[in-house]
Amino acid sequence: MVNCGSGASFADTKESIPVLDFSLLTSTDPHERSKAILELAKACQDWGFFIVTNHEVPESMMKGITAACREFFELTEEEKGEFGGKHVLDPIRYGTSFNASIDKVLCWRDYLKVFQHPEFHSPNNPPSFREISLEYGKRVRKVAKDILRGISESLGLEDNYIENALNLENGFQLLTANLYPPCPQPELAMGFLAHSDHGLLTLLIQNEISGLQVHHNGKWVNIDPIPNSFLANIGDHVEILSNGKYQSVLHRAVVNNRDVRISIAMQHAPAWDAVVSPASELVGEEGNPPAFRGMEYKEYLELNQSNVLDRKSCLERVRNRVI
Ligand SMILES: O=C(O)CCC(=O)C(=O)O
Ligand SMILES: [Fe+2]
Repeated sequence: MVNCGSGASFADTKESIPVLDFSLLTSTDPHERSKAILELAKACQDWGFFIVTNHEVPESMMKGITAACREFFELTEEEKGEFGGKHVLDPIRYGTSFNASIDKVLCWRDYLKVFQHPEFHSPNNPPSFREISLEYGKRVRKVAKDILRGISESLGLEDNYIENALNLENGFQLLTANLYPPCPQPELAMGFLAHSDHGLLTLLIQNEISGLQVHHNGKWVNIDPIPNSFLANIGDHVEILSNGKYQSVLHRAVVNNRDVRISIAMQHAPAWDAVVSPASELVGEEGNPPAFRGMEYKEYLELNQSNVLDRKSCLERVRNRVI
């Protein structure tokens, strides 16, 4: 790994990120559910990020996948090198930084990306990885599906709008494990440059070490890990589908000189062949034209993964210009 020398400032502000009680969102009591949906709408509009509690994924499973990812990173470079493929759509990919062949600055990060759905893939080593990631992937997908139903409803659409329009039965689920080793000069390096996520909804877990920062009201806010919860954020495809009502949010990871940090992001996205454009119900004749042009999700994914990571530049490519 190479010091990326980003020279970024570590601005800080103490504001509390919204918390979504998943058990209320999935409650059979209509009053509780509609209250949770209102809170979800507010979280999507104000922050684009929220913490999810009471989500039913066992803590042992969250610890298990974290340990399995850590074991993967502890393999020899030769063992991991098997997955050092160059193509951005290789189903298992290990590497450094974001896209080391074109990155202008390299980040203090190693990653493992594994396609989980609709086709499941897993490295064979460590041996426990396959079983743990298969089960974890399924459980997290269910949480994501319920949150996306809530998001559909919060936009005034049918609750199954997103899953039907974007064919989530064949939806893409991508596990990204990020490893940030201690960095001798953390003030000169960045773990993960500011970016938005390309999919619909990311559910992230992390070990007990802080490092994630979310851009909120013009400032970087530190988000400390809360055990046994997910950190959720909406991605570019919710911004496209909602015609900009909900916006994907910039986030980044900073590094420290003491502890290894691990985060595991599970992105949930449309089926590769789904063409995503603003929901016609959310586009008006006057004053609210479609803000984005339609694009096949796979094309967007390729664009996103094969270019330099640069804030929300990928989304800008599909934005309709106001003439
Ligand atoms: O390490 C983190 O907390 C951020 C990871 C992230 O943003 C990603 O994998 O997309
Ligand atoms: Fe991200």
